[in-house]
Amino acid sequence: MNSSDHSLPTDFHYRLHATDGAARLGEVVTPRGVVRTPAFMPVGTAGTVKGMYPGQVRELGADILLGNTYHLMLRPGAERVDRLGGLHQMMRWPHPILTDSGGFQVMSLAGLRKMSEKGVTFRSHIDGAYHELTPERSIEIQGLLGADIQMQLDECVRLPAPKDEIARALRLSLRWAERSKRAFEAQPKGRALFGIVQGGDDTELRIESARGLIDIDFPGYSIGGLAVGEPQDVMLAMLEVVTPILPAEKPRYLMGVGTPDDIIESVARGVDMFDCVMPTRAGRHAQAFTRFGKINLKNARHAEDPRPLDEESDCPAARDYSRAYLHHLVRCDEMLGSMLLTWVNLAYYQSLMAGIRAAIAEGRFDAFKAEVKERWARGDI
Ligand SMILES: Cc1ccc(CCc2c3nc[nH]c3cc3c(=O)[nH]c(N)nc23)cc1
Repeated sequence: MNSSDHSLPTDFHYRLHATDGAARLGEVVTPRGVVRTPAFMPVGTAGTVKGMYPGQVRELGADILLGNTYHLMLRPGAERVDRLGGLHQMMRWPHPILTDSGGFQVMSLAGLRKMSEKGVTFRSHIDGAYHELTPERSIEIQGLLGADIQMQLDECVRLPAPKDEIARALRLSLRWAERSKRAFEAQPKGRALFGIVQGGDDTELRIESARGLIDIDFPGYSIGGLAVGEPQDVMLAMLEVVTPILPAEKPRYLMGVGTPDDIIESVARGVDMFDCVMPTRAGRHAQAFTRFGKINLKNARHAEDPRPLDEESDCPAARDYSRAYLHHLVRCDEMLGSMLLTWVNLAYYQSLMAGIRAAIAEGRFDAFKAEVKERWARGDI
């Protein structure tokens, strides 16, 4: 998009349209387009939402995709993506893209990791080559990819963890937040850098982390260090500590969350943006998310069931294909099986978000939440 195009604003900002309890209806405005919140952001790890065409993802209602700094820096390489015109151009997704800083993926995927004040060095899980990720290099990579919303480099501690370990990691992450923000100043206007709240499952450490980030000041705040194995009630308790402290006029992004139930409960506690590999990964593992709950199509009970997953769905994959056919495809490990179920799952997640946004707009979020949870509980799928 060239700067003379005045159709879109050049600066990043959040607009709060309505609240219903702690639930918020809003928009994140970026130079590449508007993200309606609460938003679910499909994960496009290696520059693709696996099994989906970008136009298809857009049609489902996704306003923004996630790209993965760790994967893309290893292959095809950030400088190569830049030479190819950036991630939007390369993957034909002209709408907003958010990238993570890569540290989380290093800790979960790379070999021989060494963490220091400077950053993290590691060996690629692809070819064993050595790489270094510092706050400065992570921002440089995200800039080369062309991400509209970028993340600071942080250290996420798996839970449960000792309090002193959680404290050390959050304080390192605050120092990296400063360095990330300084490095980010070199980037074109209109892009946004989010700070990431850490602090594990400890109330006072969560407060320390949130206050430290607010002092540095960011256009948006991610809530990290969750969805790392803790029970849902611990995650929700940490949201109740953190969201009231974060500025109301800026977006909150809960990283890595989650199931439909996680999402609806987190919206109820003031979260605006979500990402999760769940719908795409489950689709490749024969799992279908529907408004009746989850169905595993590998199960023999579907072998001759002529019904579609959901005849009222406006998603062709959920409405026009029999469970028997989907069962057959997954049993034969046919590509179309993964493609159709990924389509079903992303369609469901986006329809859930659209339902949440409409309910907040009409002041009936609590009733909507009860309805949706009751429908899942009833099952009979
Ligand atoms: C492409 C892409 C995939 C995944 C993510 C989020 C990955 C992710 C978490 N996922 C679950 N829990 C998570 C916590 C953190 C965290 O504390 N910090 C960061 N930087 N990322 C997290 C971002 C982008």
